[in-house]
Amino acid sequence: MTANDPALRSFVEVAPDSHFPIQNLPFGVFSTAADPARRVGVAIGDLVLDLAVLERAGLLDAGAPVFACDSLNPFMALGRDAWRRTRARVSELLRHDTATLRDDAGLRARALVPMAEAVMHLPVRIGGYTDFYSSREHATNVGSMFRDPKNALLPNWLHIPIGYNGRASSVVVGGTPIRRPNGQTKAPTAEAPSFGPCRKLDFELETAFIVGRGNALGEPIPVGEAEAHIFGMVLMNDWSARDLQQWEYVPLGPFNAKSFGTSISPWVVTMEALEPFRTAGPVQDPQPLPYLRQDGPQGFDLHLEVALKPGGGDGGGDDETTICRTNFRHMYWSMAQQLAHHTVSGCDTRTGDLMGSGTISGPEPDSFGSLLELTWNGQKPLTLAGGQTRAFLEDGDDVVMTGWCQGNGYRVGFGRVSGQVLPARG
Ligand SMILES: O=C(O)/C=C/C(=O)CC(=O)CC(=O)O
Ligand SMILES: [Ca+2]
Ligand SMILES: [Mg+2]
Repeated sequence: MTANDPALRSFVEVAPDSHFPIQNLPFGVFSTAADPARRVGVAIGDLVLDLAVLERAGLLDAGAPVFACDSLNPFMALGRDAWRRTRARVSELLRHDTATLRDDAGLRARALVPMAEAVMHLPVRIGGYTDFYSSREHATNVGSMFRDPKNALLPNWLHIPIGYNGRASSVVVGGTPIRRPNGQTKAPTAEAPSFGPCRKLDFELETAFIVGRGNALGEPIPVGEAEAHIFGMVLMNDWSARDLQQWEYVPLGPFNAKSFGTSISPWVVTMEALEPFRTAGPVQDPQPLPYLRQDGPQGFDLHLEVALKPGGGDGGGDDETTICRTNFRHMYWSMAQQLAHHTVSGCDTRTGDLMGSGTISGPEPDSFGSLLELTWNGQKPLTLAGGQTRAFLEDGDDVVMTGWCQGNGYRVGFGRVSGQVLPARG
């Protein structure tokens, strides 16, 4: 039996709609009130398995001591064989028919922590953050609104996985509030720019992959080898200030409009756990240049949702309204192509680098991954369950993203990434 076998069962009770069955085993960094030291854990059902405890007990050996650690970086740096061996061993220890942990009440009490008691931290030390732009639907929508509806897709888009170097310092773990930025804006009709709080605050639904092992400066990663460098994926909200963005980003790209906060989910789902959900992506026509060419299915059937929970400011209730349902399989450029393109110049990448997919929009109007698109730049406000309307985000609003791959009777999921909007500094 492999660690992905749908028939595998754990002695830990796992509900069918849980994101964390034994087929998933995502990695994260947590602490508890009783033990504030940060360490590596794996999610299983409603529990967190403390890998530092297992390592100390001699039950888990990744090749070096890497789990009593405040980030996944030392573990990721060991490479794909170590990731796979560790996941297989954790799977074995959690199986319903393995007695080691199941029948040792003392060890279970030390190694299994209720998720409700775990404080989740940023799982990786992020040295570099790159954001791609790989949804054809998203690029077409924004091009139609901000540029020319007749030539919405720019001429380079079908040839290059377009991206920009983002800001790593402001990446935060889900649950961290996000403060509305102040900045410069200029309405097309205004004579001069003005300074003040962003009035078009938006989210961007993205996933991101994490580089497990990088490449040396000057040594590009060939597209066929790229997946061996990728440790896993997270959900990501690339918060965006649309009014700041429109004024500042010509010609060098986003700067303050996207650097004030980026939220990622605390659990990193391994590429190995996602493998059963591999599926064909869109046909690439024209054929990409040889350094980007790949065979076989390159997409993943990953269902994604965004919910908005309005704040108290406008007298609304606190119901969540799902405002977007989409799927990662719509993405035009694959993660391997993104990484091959990123390094083809000789640029190096490092353990812990974060690579955003770009906003994930699908073909249907309710599958767009940003308010900019869902409300068509504020022209068509959304009505929420409590009756409130939204063109862009208001102070107090909570944006919640979730996503999962549906197996036969189980889900391989990412949990949630949320963030509440705080008022701008006065
Ligand atoms: O097309 C534009 O002018 C702007 C696009 C974005 O703001 C999106 C961006 O950050 C990349 C992405 O998320 O796809
Ligand atoms: Ca983005
Ligand atoms: Mg951002």
